[in-house]
Amino acid sequence: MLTEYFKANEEHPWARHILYKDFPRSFMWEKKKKFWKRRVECFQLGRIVSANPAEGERYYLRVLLNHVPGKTSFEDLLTVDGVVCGSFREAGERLGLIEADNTLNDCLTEAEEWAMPCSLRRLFATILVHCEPGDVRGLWDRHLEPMSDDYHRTHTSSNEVEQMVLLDIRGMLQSMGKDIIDFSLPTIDDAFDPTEGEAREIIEESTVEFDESDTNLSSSLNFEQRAAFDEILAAVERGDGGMFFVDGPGGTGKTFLYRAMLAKVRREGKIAIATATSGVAASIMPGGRTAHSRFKIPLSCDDGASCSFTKQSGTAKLLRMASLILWGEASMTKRRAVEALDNSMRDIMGIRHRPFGGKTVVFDGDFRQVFPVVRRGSRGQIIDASLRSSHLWKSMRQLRLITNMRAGNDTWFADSLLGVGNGTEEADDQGNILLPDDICLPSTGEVDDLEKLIDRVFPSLDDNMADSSYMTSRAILSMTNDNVDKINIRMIERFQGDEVI
Ligand SMILES: Nc1ncnc2c1ncn2[C@@H]1O[C@H](COP(=O)(O)OP(=O)(O)OP(=O)(O)O)[C@@H](O)[C@H]1O
Repeated sequence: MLTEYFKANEEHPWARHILYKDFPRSFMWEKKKKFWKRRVECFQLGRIVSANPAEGERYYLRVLLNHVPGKTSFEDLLTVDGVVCGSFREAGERLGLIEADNTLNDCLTEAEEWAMPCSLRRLFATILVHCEPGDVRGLWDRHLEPMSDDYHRTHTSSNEVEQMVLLDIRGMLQSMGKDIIDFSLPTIDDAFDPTEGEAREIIEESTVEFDESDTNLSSSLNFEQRAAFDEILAAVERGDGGMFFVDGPGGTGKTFLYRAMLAKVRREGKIAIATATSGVAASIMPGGRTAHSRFKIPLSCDDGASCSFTKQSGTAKLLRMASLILWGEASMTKRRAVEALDNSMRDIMGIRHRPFGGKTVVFDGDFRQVFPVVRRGSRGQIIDASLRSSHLWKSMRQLRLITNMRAGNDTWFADSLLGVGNGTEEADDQGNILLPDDICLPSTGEVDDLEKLIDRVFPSLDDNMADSSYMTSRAILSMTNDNVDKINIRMIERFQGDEVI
Protein backbone atom coordinates (compact mmCIF):
# COMPACT_ATOMS: atom_id res chain seq x y z
CA MET A 1 0.00 0.00 0.00
CA LEU A 2 2.80 2.40 0.90
CA THR A 3 4.75 1.88 -2.33
CA GLU A 4 1.50 2.36 -4.27
CA TYR A 5 0.96 5.59 -2.32
CA PHE A 6 4.36 6.75 -3.58
CA LYS A 7 3.29 5.83 -7.13
CA ALA A 8 -0.01 7.69 -6.76
CA ASN A 9 1.90 10.80 -5.66
CA GLU A 10 4.08 10.42 -8.75
CA GLU A 11 1.06 10.18 -11.06
CA HIS A 12 -1.15 12.81 -9.38
CA PRO A 13 0.85 15.95 -8.54
CA TRP A 14 -2.36 17.59 -7.26
CA ALA A 15 -2.51 14.97 -4.47
CA ARG A 16 0.93 15.72 -3.09
CA HIS A 17 -0.39 17.82 -0.23
CA ILE A 18 -2.25 14.83 1.23
CA LEU A 19 -0.69 12.95 4.14
CA TYR A 20 -0.59 9.15 3.94
CA LYS A 21 -3.10 8.81 6.78
CA ASP A 22 -5.55 11.10 4.94
CA PHE A 23 -5.13 9.42 1.56
CA PRO A 24 -8.27 7.25 1.88
CA ARG A 25 -10.36 10.46 1.86
CA SER A 26 -9.46 11.10 -1.76
CA PHE A 27 -8.41 7.65 -2.96
CA MET A 28 -9.69 4.15 -2.40
CA TRP A 29 -7.55 1.05 -2.22
CA GLU A 30 -8.30 -1.42 -5.05
CA LYS A 31 -7.65 -4.68 -3.26
CA LYS A 32 -7.51 -6.95 -6.29
CA LYS A 33 -5.44 -4.76 -8.56
CA LYS A 34 -3.45 -3.31 -5.69
CA PHE A 35 -3.44 0.39 -6.44
CA TRP A 36 -4.93 3.66 -5.14
CA LYS A 37 -7.90 4.69 -7.27
CA ARG A 38 -9.28 8.22 -7.16
CA ARG A 39 -12.43 8.34 -5.03
CA VAL A 40 -15.48 9.91 -6.65
CA GLU A 41 -17.94 9.88 -3.83
CA CYS A 42 -18.38 9.06 -0.16
CA PHE A 43 -16.21 10.14 2.73
CA GLN A 44 -13.71 7.78 4.27
CA LEU A 45 -11.35 8.06 7.23
CA GLY A 46 -7.96 6.35 7.24
CA ARG A 47 -5.39 5.46 9.85
CA ILE A 48 -1.90 4.10 9.93
CA VAL A 49 -1.20 1.01 12.02
CA SER A 50 0.39 1.95 15.30
CA ALA A 51 4.06 1.55 16.17
CA ASN A 52 5.87 2.29 19.39
CA PRO A 53 9.29 3.91 19.81
CA ALA A 54 10.87 0.61 20.85
CA GLU A 55 10.23 -0.66 17.30
CA GLY A 56 12.88 1.73 16.03
CA GLU A 57 12.79 2.49 12.30
CA ARG A 58 9.20 1.30 11.89
CA TYR A 59 8.17 3.93 14.43
CA TYR A 60 10.19 6.70 12.77
CA LEU A 61 8.78 5.81 9.34
CA ARG A 62 5.33 6.29 10.83
CA VAL A 63 6.32 9.65 12.30
CA LEU A 64 7.53 10.84 8.86
CA LEU A 65 4.39 9.63 7.09
CA ASN A 66 2.24 11.42 9.64
CA HIS A 67 3.95 14.75 8.92
CA VAL A 68 5.44 14.73 5.43
CA PRO A 69 3.07 14.58 2.39
CA GLY A 70 3.72 14.08 -1.32
CA LYS A 71 6.70 11.74 -1.25
CA THR A 72 7.22 9.56 -4.29
CA SER A 73 9.69 6.95 -3.01
CA PHE A 74 11.49 5.81 0.14
CA GLU A 75 14.54 7.71 -1.01
CA ASP A 76 12.43 10.83 -1.48
CA LEU A 77 11.07 10.33 2.05
CA LEU A 78 14.61 10.10 3.41
CA THR A 79 15.70 13.27 1.58
CA VAL A 80 15.78 16.43 3.66
CA ASP A 81 17.14 19.68 2.18
CA GLY A 82 18.68 17.71 -0.68
CA VAL A 83 20.54 15.31 1.63
CA VAL A 84 19.60 11.63 1.67
CA CYS A 85 19.59 10.58 5.33
CA GLY A 86 20.77 7.17 6.47
CA SER A 87 17.66 6.37 8.47
CA PHE A 88 14.06 7.47 9.00
CA ARG A 89 15.10 8.57 12.46
CA GLU A 90 17.81 10.87 11.10
CA ALA A 91 15.34 12.35 8.59
CA GLY A 92 12.85 12.93 11.42
CA GLU A 93 15.54 14.62 13.52
CA ARG A 94 16.60 16.90 10.65
CA LEU A 95 13.01 17.92 10.13
CA GLY A 96 12.69 18.66 13.86
CA LEU A 97 10.02 15.97 14.27
CA ILE A 98 12.08 13.92 16.69
CA GLU A 99 14.16 15.24 19.53
CA ALA A 100 17.82 14.69 18.76
CA ASP A 101 20.20 12.93 21.14
CA ASN A 102 21.57 16.30 22.32
CA THR A 103 19.39 16.30 25.39
CA LEU A 104 20.55 12.78 26.29
CA ASN A 105 24.13 13.81 25.72
CA ASP A 106 23.61 16.89 27.92
CA CYS A 107 21.98 14.74 30.58
CA LEU A 108 25.03 12.45 30.76
CA THR A 109 27.47 15.38 30.60
CA GLU A 110 25.70 17.11 33.46
CA ALA A 111 25.65 13.92 35.56
CA GLU A 112 29.40 13.53 35.01
CA GLU A 113 29.91 16.63 37.16
CA TRP A 114 28.75 14.87 40.30
CA ALA A 115 27.80 11.22 39.75
CA MET A 116 30.02 8.25 40.53
CA PRO A 117 31.02 6.09 37.52
CA CYS A 118 28.66 3.27 38.52
CA SER A 119 25.74 5.75 38.68
CA LEU A 120 26.72 7.02 35.22
CA ARG A 121 26.63 3.47 33.88
CA ARG A 122 23.16 3.00 35.37
CA LEU A 123 22.05 6.29 33.79
CA PHE A 124 23.47 5.16 30.45
CA ALA A 125 21.59 1.84 30.69
CA THR A 126 18.38 3.69 31.63
CA ILE A 127 18.78 6.00 28.63
CA LEU A 128 19.26 3.00 26.32
CA VAL A 129 16.10 1.34 27.60
CA HIS A 130 13.76 4.28 28.01
CA CYS A 131 14.95 7.13 25.78
CA GLU A 132 15.53 5.42 22.40
CA PRO A 133 18.79 7.25 21.55
CA GLY A 134 19.43 7.34 17.80
CA ASP A 135 23.19 7.31 17.95
CA VAL A 136 23.99 4.83 20.73
CA ARG A 137 27.57 4.40 19.58
CA GLY A 138 28.17 8.16 19.59
CA LEU A 139 26.87 8.46 23.17
CA TRP A 140 29.03 5.52 24.18
CA ASP A 141 32.19 7.00 22.64
CA ARG A 142 31.59 10.39 24.24
CA HIS A 143 30.89 9.06 27.75
CA LEU A 144 32.97 5.91 28.04
CA GLU A 145 35.81 7.71 29.80
CA PRO A 146 33.82 9.06 32.78
CA MET A 147 31.82 5.81 32.99
CA SER A 148 35.05 3.82 33.38
CA ASP A 149 36.90 6.01 35.87
CA ASP A 150 36.77 3.46 38.70
CA TYR A 151 37.90 0.55 36.52
CA HIS A 152 40.92 2.56 35.37
CA ARG A 153 42.24 2.42 38.91
CA THR A 154 42.26 -1.36 38.98
CA HIS A 155 42.92 -2.24 35.33
CA THR A 156 45.64 -0.91 33.08
CA SER A 157 44.54 -2.14 29.65
CA SER A 158 41.96 0.12 28.05
CA ASN A 159 40.39 -2.86 26.28
CA GLU A 160 39.89 -4.57 29.63
CA VAL A 161 38.36 -1.40 31.11
CA GLU A 162 35.94 -1.11 28.19
CA GLN A 163 34.91 -4.74 28.67
CA MET A 164 34.29 -4.19 32.40
CA VAL A 165 32.01 -1.24 31.62
CA LEU A 166 30.17 -3.27 28.99
CA LEU A 167 29.69 -6.20 31.39
CA ASP A 168 28.30 -3.91 34.08
CA ILE A 169 25.92 -2.25 31.64
CA ARG A 170 24.85 -5.64 30.31
CA GLY A 171 23.90 -6.68 33.86
CA MET A 172 21.85 -3.52 34.32
CA LEU A 173 20.12 -3.99 30.98
CA GLN A 174 19.33 -7.60 31.86
CA SER A 175 17.67 -6.52 35.08
CA MET A 176 15.53 -4.17 32.97
CA GLY A 177 14.59 -7.05 30.67
CA LYS A 178 16.84 -6.04 27.74
CA ASP A 179 19.75 -7.65 25.97
CA ILE A 180 22.90 -5.66 25.26
CA ILE A 181 23.20 -7.17 21.79
CA ASP A 182 20.10 -5.19 20.75
CA PHE A 183 22.12 -1.98 21.07
CA SER A 184 24.97 -0.99 18.79
CA LEU A 185 27.70 -1.16 21.42
CA PRO A 186 31.11 -2.86 21.20
CA THR A 187 30.95 -6.63 21.46
CA ILE A 188 31.58 -8.39 24.76
CA ASP A 189 34.59 -10.66 24.60
CA ASP A 190 33.81 -14.00 26.31
CA ALA A 191 37.34 -14.09 27.72
CA PHE A 192 36.44 -11.20 30.05
CA ASP A 193 33.07 -12.55 31.06
CA PRO A 194 33.32 -14.54 34.31
CA THR A 195 29.53 -14.90 34.47
CA GLU A 196 29.24 -16.64 31.11
CA GLY A 197 26.22 -14.51 30.37
CA GLU A 198 24.30 -15.42 33.53
CA ALA A 199 21.94 -12.73 34.88
CA ARG A 200 23.39 -10.62 37.67
CA GLU A 201 20.46 -11.36 40.00
CA ILE A 202 21.13 -15.09 39.77
CA ILE A 203 24.85 -14.63 40.37
CA GLU A 204 24.11 -12.38 43.36
CA GLU A 205 21.69 -14.83 44.96
CA SER A 206 23.59 -18.00 44.22
CA THR A 207 26.76 -16.56 45.75
CA VAL A 208 25.20 -15.30 48.98
CA GLU A 209 27.52 -16.44 51.72
CA PHE A 210 25.76 -18.06 54.63
CA ASP A 211 27.14 -18.32 58.11
CA GLU A 212 28.03 -21.97 58.81
CA SER A 213 26.80 -21.49 62.37
CA ASP A 214 23.30 -20.74 61.00
CA THR A 215 23.04 -24.35 59.84
CA ASN A 216 23.15 -25.38 63.50
CA LEU A 217 20.26 -23.10 64.45
CA SER A 218 17.76 -25.73 63.33
CA SER A 219 18.83 -27.94 66.24
CA SER A 220 17.93 -25.26 68.81
CA LEU A 221 14.50 -24.32 67.46
CA ASN A 222 11.71 -24.38 70.01
CA PHE A 223 8.63 -26.55 69.49
CA GLU A 224 6.62 -23.98 67.47
CA GLN A 225 9.59 -22.92 65.36
CA ARG A 226 10.40 -26.56 64.63
CA ALA A 227 6.82 -27.26 63.47
CA ALA A 228 6.96 -24.26 61.10
CA PHE A 229 10.46 -25.18 59.90
CA ASP A 230 9.46 -28.76 59.09
CA GLU A 231 6.25 -27.81 57.32
CA ILE A 232 7.83 -25.11 55.14
CA LEU A 233 10.88 -27.15 54.24
CA ALA A 234 8.71 -30.14 53.37
CA ALA A 235 6.93 -27.90 50.83
CA VAL A 236 10.32 -26.80 49.45
CA GLU A 237 11.43 -30.41 49.24
CA ARG A 238 8.27 -31.48 47.38
CA GLY A 239 8.61 -28.47 45.08
CA ASP A 240 4.85 -28.14 44.80
CA GLY A 241 4.64 -24.75 46.48
CA GLY A 242 2.67 -23.28 49.31
CA MET A 243 1.80 -19.99 50.96
CA PHE A 244 2.62 -19.56 54.64
CA PHE A 245 2.24 -16.78 57.16
CA VAL A 246 4.41 -17.01 60.26
CA ASP A 247 2.46 -15.09 62.82
CA GLY A 248 4.45 -14.19 65.88
CA PRO A 249 4.59 -11.26 68.29
CA GLY A 250 7.92 -9.44 68.64
CA GLY A 251 10.68 -11.60 70.06
CA THR A 252 9.13 -15.00 69.29
CA GLY A 253 12.03 -15.85 66.96
CA LYS A 254 10.74 -15.19 63.43
CA THR A 255 14.14 -13.96 62.26
CA PHE A 256 15.82 -16.84 64.07
CA LEU A 257 13.58 -19.27 62.18
CA TYR A 258 14.32 -17.50 58.88
CA ARG A 259 18.05 -17.76 59.40
CA ALA A 260 17.73 -21.48 60.04
CA MET A 261 15.60 -22.01 56.91
CA LEU A 262 17.82 -19.88 54.66
CA ALA A 263 20.94 -21.75 55.77
CA LYS A 264 19.33 -25.14 55.18
CA VAL A 265 18.03 -24.32 51.69
CA ARG A 266 21.18 -22.51 50.54
CA ARG A 267 23.42 -25.25 51.88
CA GLU A 268 21.67 -27.64 49.49
CA GLY A 269 22.67 -25.35 46.61
CA LYS A 270 19.10 -24.10 46.09
CA ILE A 271 18.10 -20.47 45.75
CA ALA A 272 16.34 -18.87 48.71
CA ILE A 273 15.34 -15.23 48.33
CA ALA A 274 15.26 -13.27 51.59
CA THR A 275 13.33 -10.03 51.61
CA ALA A 276 11.61 -7.77 54.10
CA THR A 277 9.40 -4.72 53.93
CA SER A 278 11.88 -2.41 55.65
CA GLY A 279 15.58 -2.03 54.93
CA VAL A 280 16.48 -2.55 58.58
CA ALA A 281 14.70 -5.90 58.78
CA ALA A 282 16.22 -6.93 55.42
CA SER A 283 19.70 -6.07 56.66
CA ILE A 284 19.56 -8.61 59.48
CA MET A 285 18.73 -11.47 57.10
CA PRO A 286 21.69 -13.06 55.33
CA GLY A 287 21.54 -11.81 51.70
CA GLY A 288 18.42 -9.81 52.55
CA ARG A 289 16.98 -7.10 50.26
CA THR A 290 13.89 -5.01 50.56
CA ALA A 291 10.92 -6.65 48.87
CA HIS A 292 10.34 -3.55 46.73
CA SER A 293 13.84 -3.64 45.34
CA ARG A 294 14.10 -7.41 44.84
CA PHE A 295 10.68 -7.81 43.19
CA LYS A 296 10.65 -4.43 41.45
CA ILE A 297 7.32 -3.51 42.96
CA PRO A 298 5.99 -0.17 41.65
CA LEU A 299 5.89 2.60 44.25
CA SER A 300 2.16 2.91 43.97
CA CYS A 301 0.11 -0.14 43.09
CA ASP A 302 -3.53 -0.33 42.08
CA ASP A 303 -5.67 -3.44 42.20
CA GLY A 304 -4.47 -5.86 39.53
CA ALA A 305 -1.01 -4.25 39.28
CA SER A 306 2.09 -6.27 38.47
CA CYS A 307 5.76 -5.85 39.28
CA SER A 308 7.85 -3.97 36.77
CA PHE A 309 10.05 -6.77 35.51
CA THR A 310 9.57 -8.53 32.21
CA LYS A 311 9.39 -12.25 31.56
CA GLN A 312 12.87 -12.19 30.05
CA SER A 313 14.52 -10.17 32.84
CA GLY A 314 17.08 -11.45 35.33
CA THR A 315 14.54 -10.98 38.13
CA ALA A 316 12.00 -13.24 36.39
CA LYS A 317 14.67 -15.86 35.78
CA LEU A 318 15.72 -15.70 39.43
CA LEU A 319 12.14 -16.07 40.68
CA ARG A 320 11.58 -19.05 38.40
CA MET A 321 14.69 -20.70 39.84
CA ALA A 322 13.95 -19.90 43.49
CA SER A 323 13.00 -22.76 45.81
CA LEU A 324 11.96 -20.52 48.68
CA ILE A 325 10.88 -16.88 48.90
CA LEU A 326 10.73 -15.13 52.26
CA TRP A 327 9.09 -11.79 52.90
CA GLY A 328 9.56 -10.47 56.44
CA GLU A 329 7.38 -7.83 58.11
CA ALA A 330 4.65 -8.46 55.54
CA SER A 331 2.13 -7.16 58.07
CA MET A 332 3.57 -3.69 57.44
CA THR A 333 3.23 -3.77 53.68
CA LYS A 334 0.20 -2.95 51.57
CA ARG A 335 -1.68 -5.95 50.25
CA ARG A 336 -1.47 -4.60 46.69
CA ALA A 337 2.32 -4.94 46.76
CA VAL A 338 1.99 -8.62 47.66
CA GLU A 339 -0.77 -9.05 45.07
CA ALA A 340 1.46 -7.43 42.43
CA LEU A 341 4.11 -10.05 43.13
CA ASP A 342 1.46 -12.77 42.98
CA ASN A 343 0.21 -11.51 39.59
CA SER A 344 3.71 -11.34 38.16
CA MET A 345 4.69 -14.76 39.46
CA ARG A 346 1.60 -16.43 38.02
CA ASP A 347 2.51 -14.79 34.73
CA ILE A 348 6.21 -15.70 34.62
CA MET A 349 5.61 -19.25 35.85
CA GLY A 350 2.79 -19.69 33.31
CA ILE A 351 0.60 -21.15 36.10
CA ARG A 352 -2.30 -18.73 36.39
CA HIS A 353 -4.47 -20.80 38.73
CA ARG A 354 -1.96 -21.18 41.60
CA PRO A 355 -0.90 -18.43 44.01
CA PHE A 356 2.61 -17.20 43.23
CA GLY A 357 2.69 -19.57 40.25
CA GLY A 358 3.16 -22.57 42.56
CA LYS A 359 6.24 -21.33 44.46
CA THR A 360 6.83 -21.72 48.20
CA VAL A 361 6.41 -18.25 49.65
CA VAL A 362 6.63 -17.44 53.35
CA PHE A 363 5.48 -14.18 54.89
CA ASP A 364 5.87 -13.14 58.46
CA GLY A 365 4.73 -10.32 60.60
CA ASP A 366 2.93 -9.22 63.64
CA PHE A 367 -0.31 -7.32 63.17
CA ARG A 368 0.04 -6.14 66.77
CA GLN A 369 2.97 -3.99 65.65
CA VAL A 370 2.90 -1.48 62.78
CA PHE A 371 0.25 -1.47 60.06
CA PRO A 372 0.85 -0.22 56.50
CA VAL A 373 1.00 3.54 56.23
CA VAL A 374 -1.99 5.11 54.48
CA ARG A 375 -1.65 8.88 54.39
CA ARG A 376 -4.52 10.44 56.28
CA GLY A 377 -6.24 7.06 56.04
CA SER A 378 -9.17 6.12 58.23
CA ARG A 379 -9.04 2.97 60.36
CA GLY A 380 -11.10 1.17 57.69
CA GLN A 381 -8.78 2.26 54.88
CA ILE A 382 -5.72 1.10 56.80
CA ILE A 383 -7.25 -2.28 57.44
CA ASP A 384 -8.30 -2.55 53.80
CA ALA A 385 -4.71 -1.82 52.76
CA SER A 386 -3.27 -4.59 54.94
CA LEU A 387 -2.44 -8.12 53.87
CA ARG A 388 -5.27 -9.53 55.97
CA SER A 389 -7.75 -7.94 53.57
CA SER A 390 -6.16 -9.57 50.55
CA HIS A 391 -7.88 -12.35 48.62
CA LEU A 392 -4.65 -14.31 49.20
CA TRP A 393 -4.97 -14.21 52.98
CA LYS A 394 -7.50 -17.00 53.39
CA SER A 395 -5.30 -19.43 51.45
CA MET A 396 -2.23 -18.68 53.57
CA ARG A 397 -1.36 -21.46 55.99
CA GLN A 398 -1.01 -19.82 59.41
CA LEU A 399 1.96 -20.90 61.51
CA ARG A 400 1.93 -19.42 65.00
CA LEU A 401 4.91 -18.64 67.21
CA ILE A 402 3.93 -17.91 70.79
CA THR A 403 6.92 -18.19 73.12
CA ASN A 404 8.79 -14.94 73.56
CA MET A 405 12.44 -15.93 73.17
CA ARG A 406 13.78 -12.41 73.60
CA ALA A 407 12.27 -11.74 76.98
CA GLY A 408 12.55 -15.37 78.10
CA ASN A 409 13.90 -14.41 81.54
CA ASP A 410 11.33 -11.72 82.06
CA THR A 411 7.93 -13.36 81.73
CA TRP A 412 6.14 -10.35 83.18
CA PHE A 413 7.49 -8.10 80.41
CA ALA A 414 6.75 -10.69 77.70
CA ASP A 415 3.14 -11.13 78.92
CA SER A 416 2.59 -7.41 79.31
CA LEU A 417 3.90 -6.73 75.79
CA LEU A 418 1.58 -9.38 74.39
CA GLY A 419 -1.30 -7.88 76.37
CA VAL A 420 -0.65 -4.46 74.78
CA GLY A 421 -0.59 -6.00 71.31
CA ASN A 422 -3.71 -8.06 71.89
CA GLY A 423 -5.56 -5.12 73.46
CA THR A 424 -6.11 -7.02 76.72
CA GLU A 425 -3.94 -4.78 78.91
CA GLU A 426 -5.92 -2.56 81.26
CA ALA A 427 -6.52 0.88 79.76
CA ASP A 428 -8.37 4.08 80.66
CA ASP A 429 -11.28 5.64 78.69
CA GLN A 430 -8.94 7.07 76.07
CA GLY A 431 -7.07 3.81 75.63
CA ASN A 432 -4.01 4.92 77.65
CA ILE A 433 -2.18 2.10 79.41
CA LEU A 434 -0.67 2.76 82.81
CA LEU A 435 2.89 1.43 82.99
CA PRO A 436 4.10 0.15 86.40
CA ASP A 437 6.23 2.63 88.35
CA ASP A 438 9.28 0.40 88.43
CA ILE A 439 9.79 0.61 84.67
CA CYS A 440 9.13 4.36 84.47
CA LEU A 441 11.28 7.40 85.07
CA PRO A 442 8.72 10.08 85.80
CA SER A 443 9.14 13.44 84.14
CA THR A 444 9.54 16.39 86.52
CA GLY A 445 9.32 18.98 83.78
CA GLU A 446 12.81 20.15 84.72
CA VAL A 447 15.53 20.74 82.12
CA ASP A 448 17.68 17.99 83.58
CA ASP A 449 15.05 15.29 82.91
CA LEU A 450 17.00 14.19 79.87
CA GLU A 451 20.23 14.01 81.92
CA LYS A 452 18.43 11.75 84.39
CA LEU A 453 17.26 9.48 81.57
CA ILE A 454 20.79 9.28 80.16
CA ASP A 455 22.18 8.48 83.62
CA ARG A 456 19.59 5.74 84.13
CA VAL A 457 20.21 4.07 80.74
CA PHE A 458 23.97 4.72 80.66
CA PRO A 459 25.08 4.56 84.34
CA SER A 460 28.72 5.56 84.96
CA LEU A 461 29.01 6.71 81.37
CA ASP A 462 32.33 8.48 81.97
CA ASP A 463 34.01 5.26 83.05
CA ASN A 464 32.49 3.10 80.36
CA MET A 465 32.34 5.18 77.20
CA ALA A 466 35.39 3.43 75.71
CA ASP A 467 33.80 0.01 76.24
CA SER A 468 32.07 -0.95 73.00
CA SER A 469 29.96 -3.74 74.50
CA TYR A 470 28.68 -1.38 77.21
CA MET A 471 27.75 1.23 74.58
CA THR A 472 26.09 -1.19 72.15
CA SER A 473 24.10 -3.10 74.76
CA ARG A 474 21.82 -0.17 75.63
CA ALA A 475 19.89 2.45 73.70
CA ILE A 476 17.37 5.24 74.13
CA LEU A 477 14.53 5.05 71.62
CA SER A 478 12.32 7.96 70.72
CA MET A 479 9.18 8.52 68.70
CA THR A 480 10.35 11.66 66.92
CA ASN A 481 13.50 12.67 65.07
CA ASP A 482 13.58 15.97 66.97
CA ASN A 483 14.01 14.15 70.25
CA VAL A 484 16.57 11.81 68.73
CA ASP A 485 18.62 14.87 67.68
CA LYS A 486 18.35 16.39 71.18
CA ILE A 487 19.46 13.15 72.83
CA ASN A 488 22.34 12.70 70.38
CA ILE A 489 23.61 16.24 71.02
CA ARG A 490 23.50 15.71 74.81
CA MET A 491 25.27 12.36 74.57
CA ILE A 492 27.99 13.71 72.29
CA GLU A 493 28.54 16.67 74.64
CA ARG A 494 29.27 14.19 77.40
CA PHE A 495 31.94 12.32 75.45
CA GLN A 496 35.44 13.28 76.43
CA GLY A 497 38.36 13.82 74.08
CA ASP A 498 38.90 15.78 70.90
CA GLU A 499 36.29 15.99 68.21
CA VAL A 500 37.09 13.81 65.20
CA ILE A 501 35.19 14.13 61.94
N1 LIG B 1 15.07 -21.14 69.45
C1 LIG B 1 15.81 -20.16 69.96
N2 LIG B 1 16.84 -20.43 70.77
C2 LIG B 1 17.59 -19.45 71.29
N3 LIG B 1 17.40 -18.15 71.09
C3 LIG B 1 16.39 -17.80 70.28
C4 LIG B 1 15.53 -18.78 69.68
N4 LIG B 1 14.63 -18.13 68.92
C5 LIG B 1 14.90 -16.81 69.06
N5 LIG B 1 15.94 -16.62 69.86
C6 LIG B 1 16.52 -15.32 70.25
O1 LIG B 1 15.44 -14.48 70.66
C7 LIG B 1 15.65 -13.14 70.24
C8 LIG B 1 14.46 -12.68 69.40
O2 LIG B 1 14.40 -13.44 68.22
P1 LIG B 1 14.07 -12.78 66.80
O3 LIG B 1 14.79 -11.50 66.64
O4 LIG B 1 14.24 -13.84 65.80
O5 LIG B 1 12.53 -12.46 67.03
P2 LIG B 1 11.49 -11.77 66.05
O6 LIG B 1 10.23 -12.51 66.16
O7 LIG B 1 12.08 -11.65 64.69
O8 LIG B 1 11.36 -10.34 66.74
P3 LIG B 1 10.80 -8.94 66.15
O9 LIG B 1 9.40 -9.18 65.67
O10 LIG B 1 10.87 -8.02 67.32
O11 LIG B 1 11.75 -8.59 65.04
C9 LIG B 1 16.94 -13.15 69.46
O12 LIG B 1 17.98 -12.73 70.31
C10 LIG B 1 17.15 -14.60 69.08
O13 LIG B 1 18.51 -14.94 68.94
